Amino acid sequence: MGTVAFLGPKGSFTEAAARAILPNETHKPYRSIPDCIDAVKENEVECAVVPLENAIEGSVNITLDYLIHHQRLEMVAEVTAPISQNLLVQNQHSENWEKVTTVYSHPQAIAQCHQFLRKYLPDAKVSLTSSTAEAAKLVSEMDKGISAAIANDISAKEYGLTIAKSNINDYENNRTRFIVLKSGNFNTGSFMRSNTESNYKTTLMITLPSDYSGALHQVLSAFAWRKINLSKIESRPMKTGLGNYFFIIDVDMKMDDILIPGVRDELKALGCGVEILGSYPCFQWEALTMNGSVK
Ligand SMILES: O=C(O)C(=O)C[C@]1(C(=O)O)C=C[C@@H](O)C=C1
Repeated sequence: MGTVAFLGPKGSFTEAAARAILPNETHKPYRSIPDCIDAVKENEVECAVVPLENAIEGSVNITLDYLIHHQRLEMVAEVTAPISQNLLVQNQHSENWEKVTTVYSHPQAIAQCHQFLRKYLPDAKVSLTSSTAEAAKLVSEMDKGISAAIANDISAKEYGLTIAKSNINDYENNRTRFIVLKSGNFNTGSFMRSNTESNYKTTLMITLPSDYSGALHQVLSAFAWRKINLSKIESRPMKTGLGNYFFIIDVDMKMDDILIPGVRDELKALGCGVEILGSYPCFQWEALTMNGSVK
């Protein structure tokens, strides 16, 4: 048994993901994604579950940046969950939610509902919170004005709010990828069950040699001629100056003894920096929970 840090407070999407992938551990809320990561590094918990990427809004930059620039932890599993956002208000405002003056939520959730907000609440002020559940908690504690939170139905129950409008994300098929991070000897056996090697990803961080024309092309060709499928490539600033970027590349295979080491050696010979951030099984929420979406 271990303790799992998650982006809290209780009721967040991240908590639901953490409970789905690590059902038998103890779950502990933290205020921010960096706090979850630090908790692992400082051995307060054995691992952390944090959001990494959303189908509508893209990467959760704070997760990637904190992992790369501050605390390197190993990625040991991922779970992809359907996300349904709702507009939550205090019960007495459920009939006049269109008079809401402030909408609270996490920036990723606000971004997933931009069109909804433009159309139905164009004059409402948007106020950012550390998570969707934090927004719901805040709104439940307000004693003046009419405010709303964008959050899931678990938060509605947890904080005694009413769902004024359900499923308000601008696009269907809204899903978020959550990643499990660990350091040290935490035994990840509990979620390794029944996962085939084809449901694996390996995430690499690659830096290019400076002023080397065609470098990215050569990086990609090291994967291409080995017929390694990439499921994501993303550049993020190195934070050392304009124009300096590193690349995060996800490949659809488990770390092996030949192909990925071959890529690594070929790229190193070109002068690239290569680090493997993890090689991990990938789970779908539906398979873990036999359940519908987190609304
Ligand atoms: O877990 C939560 O409730 C969060 O607020 C985080 C987060 C995210 O950063 O992606 C999680 C899932 C949703 O995509 C929206 C927000």
